[in-house]
Amino acid sequence: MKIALGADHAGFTLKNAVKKHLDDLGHEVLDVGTDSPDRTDYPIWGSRAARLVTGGEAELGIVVCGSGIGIGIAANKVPGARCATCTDPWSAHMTRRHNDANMLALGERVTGEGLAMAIVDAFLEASFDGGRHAGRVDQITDLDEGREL
Ligand SMILES: O=C(CO)[C@H](O)[C@H](O)COP(=O)(O)O
Repeated sequence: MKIALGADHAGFTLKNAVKKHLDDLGHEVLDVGTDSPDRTDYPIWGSRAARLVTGGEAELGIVVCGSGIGIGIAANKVPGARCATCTDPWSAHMTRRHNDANMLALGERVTGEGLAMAIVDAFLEASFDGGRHAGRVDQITDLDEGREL
């Protein structure tokens, strides 16, 4: 699978660990940066990773900042991105099944490396249930495209 990866300085170390984990699993990683621990701004990296996902170059995206919140908010500003900030594997599993999330956000200052990999695995191994959830995801698309519900 092609997976977009992005992080700010506060997510740089965990991003590299996620990258190695994905490489080891045989995925193709499209790393948009940042490429150093120098202080930078998370909206740049969240939006760049999201654009790869919404443009179809990547199937899924994973983004990391200090809390996982800011970069997730930024990713979600790109229409078509459905990015879930997760701190546990169950949420990561359910956001694929019910929300058809196409991006995962992690917080390096929140989540240790071992747990982060379990969250990544739960996200990658689950898939969208469809059914009653499909219309709800369509409604999110309506919102993205400026339609009122
Ligand atoms: O978590 C984040 C956004 O939600 C950022 O990584 C965090 O705000 C960066 O902070 P600092 O510039 O103090 O390292």
